Amino acid sequence: MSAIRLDGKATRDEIFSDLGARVEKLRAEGITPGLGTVLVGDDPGSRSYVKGKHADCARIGVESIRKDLPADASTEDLNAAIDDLNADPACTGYIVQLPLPRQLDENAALERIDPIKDADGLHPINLGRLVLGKEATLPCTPRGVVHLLRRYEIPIAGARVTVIGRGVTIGRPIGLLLTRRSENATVTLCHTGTRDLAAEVSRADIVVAAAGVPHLITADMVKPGAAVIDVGVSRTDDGLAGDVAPDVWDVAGHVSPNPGGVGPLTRAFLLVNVVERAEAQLAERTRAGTAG
Ligand SMILES: Nc1nc2c(c(=O)[nH]1)N[C@@H](CN(C=O)c1ccc(C(=O)N[C@@H](CCC(=O)O)C(=O)O)cc1)CN2
Repeated sequence: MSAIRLDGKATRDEIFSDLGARVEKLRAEGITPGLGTVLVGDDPGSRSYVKGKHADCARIGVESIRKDLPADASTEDLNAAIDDLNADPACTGYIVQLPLPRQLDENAALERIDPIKDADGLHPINLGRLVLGKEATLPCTPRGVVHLLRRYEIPIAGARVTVIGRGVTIGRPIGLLLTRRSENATVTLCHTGTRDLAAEVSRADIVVAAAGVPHLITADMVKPGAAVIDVGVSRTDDGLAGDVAPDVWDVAGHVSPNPGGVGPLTRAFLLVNVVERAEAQLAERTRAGTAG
């Protein structure tokens, strides 16, 4: 058996064709969405992701604002970049690219972002609103995973989902999305303290692997027919390696490859978030105009 490939690039292209039209509409109303990025240091992965995000902006007509800081940037340097973007009217949404170098406090940086401009959905207010079931900007990778499952009509309601990894960008928030009433999945979150990872994975209808350990998930762990979403990525001497071993394709029903799966959707949903923020601005302006 060979699994059905969940094509992140084709799905991203569908999202972008709709988004381009929404950007045109906003521009016609005098609002140009603008994405800001703060990148600290020379990590090759982070550099390539940020470059890709700005290439996406050019593709759909979103303005780009870059703040690139050296690897030895201080907290004051980072705070100044964040404060600039908070104050810049051309920036309707922005992100601080993670991970940050060790001398910088990621949580403090995320908390300093104006929650209205938080394009990543990682500000404590937005994560808190998600916990409370209120409308919020949603984290990009979890949003991409849910979209990919829906796009390929993989049943989510009632499904047993095993997530591997407890990071702030994927592992923790994805459980919050998948356990909303609108998704209704049952989620188990595994991490380095999990006693029997194979047993947890083998129970799952959907596996979301976000550990960053090359080929951690192997065919013998996976329930036949399960959907396996490979989110973790490692840069090895042989190139990029996902968390999912190649033999999983022989057992699973669906697999999202890595690269070419969730990564392009992470970028797509970043721009969806930026456009949604700009649309909210327009709605607010219209409301204020009508009220006045
Ligand atoms: N502030 C944030 N930092 C990080 C996030 C995030 O959502 N917000 N997620 C990851 C990295 N990431 C986004 O920034 C990201 C990861 C992967 C891709 C992607 O398009 N991958 C391609 C392969 C690209 C390559 O060849 O290097 C793919 O999977 O096909 C985009 C963005 C950590 N940091």
